[in-house]
Amino acid sequence: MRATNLRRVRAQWETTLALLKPDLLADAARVRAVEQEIGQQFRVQERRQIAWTRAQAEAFYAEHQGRPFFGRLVGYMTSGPFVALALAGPQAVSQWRKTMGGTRPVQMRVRNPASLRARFGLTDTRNSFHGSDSAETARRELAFLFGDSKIGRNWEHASPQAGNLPPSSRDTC
Ligand SMILES: Nc1ncnc2c1ncn2[C@@H]1O[C@H](COP(=O)(O)OP(=O)(O)OP(=O)(O)O)[C@@H](O)[C@H]1O
Repeated sequence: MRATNLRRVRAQWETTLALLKPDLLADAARVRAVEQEIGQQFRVQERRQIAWTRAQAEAFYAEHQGRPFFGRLVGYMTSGPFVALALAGPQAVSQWRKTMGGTRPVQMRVRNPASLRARFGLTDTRNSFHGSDSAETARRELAFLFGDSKIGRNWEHASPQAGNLPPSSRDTC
């Protein structure tokens, strides 16, 4: 690769947060298959299996508070363990969103059948995956989930909003 192209690729290199949600974690073979696919597309910088308290799930999804599905979402995300991954690669934020597909699995089965949500998702709530929606959101969410690791502290320092997260959420994730 020529030096200018290499510089361009490096400039677009990002890290994003992916969650493999509790419905997927219930099936170890599916988790293995999904992680193998992910490994072909991204560099996995961090991996952690987590079980949230209600307060942690509510803090992570605070932007959805008051929406009709909020209670269902929090119940789902506290129903069992999930896996958090820090995925790195060129334009990782948008690439992971593309790989995962849109929110609604049934709609994705028609519009984007190759997407992960089309193949593994169950319902609009139990849609098996999460992906940060922007580079700024990724920094905040990575700090939330990995703030106690070396790499997580770097994201935390890069994010002006990370300091607003409740300390308990970071300590016990
Ligand atoms: N209309 C809905 N009905 C039920 N659950 C929903 C609905 N919209 C969103 N959710 C749940 O809330 C999560 C967060 O909603 P958001 O709108 O941020 O979706 P997303 O950007 O597709 O997914 P995510 O943020 O998890 O990557 C969704 O992934 C899904 O689990």
